[in-house]
Amino acid sequence: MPLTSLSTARQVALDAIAPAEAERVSLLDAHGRFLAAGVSATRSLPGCDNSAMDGWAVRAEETRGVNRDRPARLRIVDTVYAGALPSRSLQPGEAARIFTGAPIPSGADAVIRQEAARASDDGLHVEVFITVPPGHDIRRAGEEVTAGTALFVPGQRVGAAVLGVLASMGETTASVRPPPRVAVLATGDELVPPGMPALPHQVYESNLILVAALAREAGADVRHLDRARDDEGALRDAISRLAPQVDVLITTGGASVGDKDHMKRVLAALGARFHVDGVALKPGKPVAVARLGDTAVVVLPGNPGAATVAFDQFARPLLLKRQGVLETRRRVRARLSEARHKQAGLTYLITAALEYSGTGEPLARLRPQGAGQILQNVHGEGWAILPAGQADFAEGDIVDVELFHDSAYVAADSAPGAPA
Ligand SMILES: Nc1nc2c(c(=O)[nH]1)N[C@H]1C(S)=C(S)[C@@H](COP(=O)(O)OP(=O)(O)OC[C@H]3O[C@@H](n4cnc5c(N)ncnc54)[C@H](O)[C@@H]3O)O[C@H]1N2
Ligand code: MOO
Repeated sequence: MPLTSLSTARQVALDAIAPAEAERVSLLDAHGRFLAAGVSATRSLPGCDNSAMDGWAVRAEETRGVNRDRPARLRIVDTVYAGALPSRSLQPGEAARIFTGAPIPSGADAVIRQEAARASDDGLHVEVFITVPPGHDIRRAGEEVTAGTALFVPGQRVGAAVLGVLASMGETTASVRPPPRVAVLATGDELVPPGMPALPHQVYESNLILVAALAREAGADVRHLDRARDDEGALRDAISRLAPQVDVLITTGGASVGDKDHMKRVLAALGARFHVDGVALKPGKPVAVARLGDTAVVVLPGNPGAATVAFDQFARPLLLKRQGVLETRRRVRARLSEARHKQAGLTYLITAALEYSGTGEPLARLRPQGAGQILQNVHGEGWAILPAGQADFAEGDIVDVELFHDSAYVAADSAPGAPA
């Protein structure tokens, strides 16, 4: 049976999880999450006509034809600070001292910045040196937002700017979905925890920290990092203990066909239902996505390079969907810096560093690729996508590069099993 294509597998995998119930949390706790409900403006911004400058509120018509030699001389009748209200309306021949953000007195229709005016020593009069049109240096009520305007749709990522807008509406909380609870389970008898002595035939266990950090980058609350021996009983115990405690269980290792690759078998024996089992993807071919009770399970290959790609393509979308969103990464077209041969029938995702020089497409320098290698993950801006249907690529061939840090998010349909 041919392996499932990457795009089909990604669609099917999403059925393993549904968005969590929304919760209301304080604005700072909402930082980095995604809005579960749309937000409309509950007030206009600004809330009233106010001054854009420190200076003088005047009637614009009284500045007509004035200059330094022939200033307008106005009587000072009020001082208005931000947060205070004017004590009276402005009559002809009058000016009010005003400060940035303070409400404009009725009768006034322009502001003169204080650099363009001079108050008399006795503080009774001000001379205005410039001619201004009505509305000058006034921020109009509702000029940025009028009450009732839709500000954000569900799925909006809550970054610093969004939080600022919510606070400016007087909000103290936002409706978001909780971070998915995650456990990561690594298996492999060759693995030794960092900090312990390791012989050359042993391998330092590095996937737990790698996957935990990737999960956090996808918004997860990583609660458990565990290791189990390559032994069916040990795996069964670990999975049965961890799965009920989390929304997503991510395993690494033991995913392939070797004698000690028990992961999928144990999951199936525990009653897991597989949505995806093996994908036409390299690295990451043995990846699987299953559902065990209420828990989504992502089985990553043990090879760190393969675990990284498989996490990115399968665990990350699941974690994001649990938070209510689907992610689309921006793709750019780039020229390959060197020829490549690959296996036909598999989509290759290879870390690419982009070099922009002059005009046209950037150059994509592909990292040396090996599923077991780990350094390839470190430097690069995105995945160069070498499509399944092609085996040979020449230097200069155009490929798509999916950027790691340029994403758009839309709300996922909250119905479980809805197509992505
Ligand atoms: N006959 C076949 N052999 C293999 C196939 C195949 O189709 N037929 N698939 C290959 C592919 S593709 C991959 S990817 C690997 C994945 O194998 P496993 O998931 O079973 O991974 P392991 O055998 O457990 O480990 C592979 C490799 O990675 C190292 N490793 C594992 N876990 C960790 C960890 N937590 N930290 C650091 N390094 C880890 C492990 O020592 C091995 O070197 O299978 C191919 N084989
Ligand atoms: O997924 Mo394996 O070779 O693709 O590492």
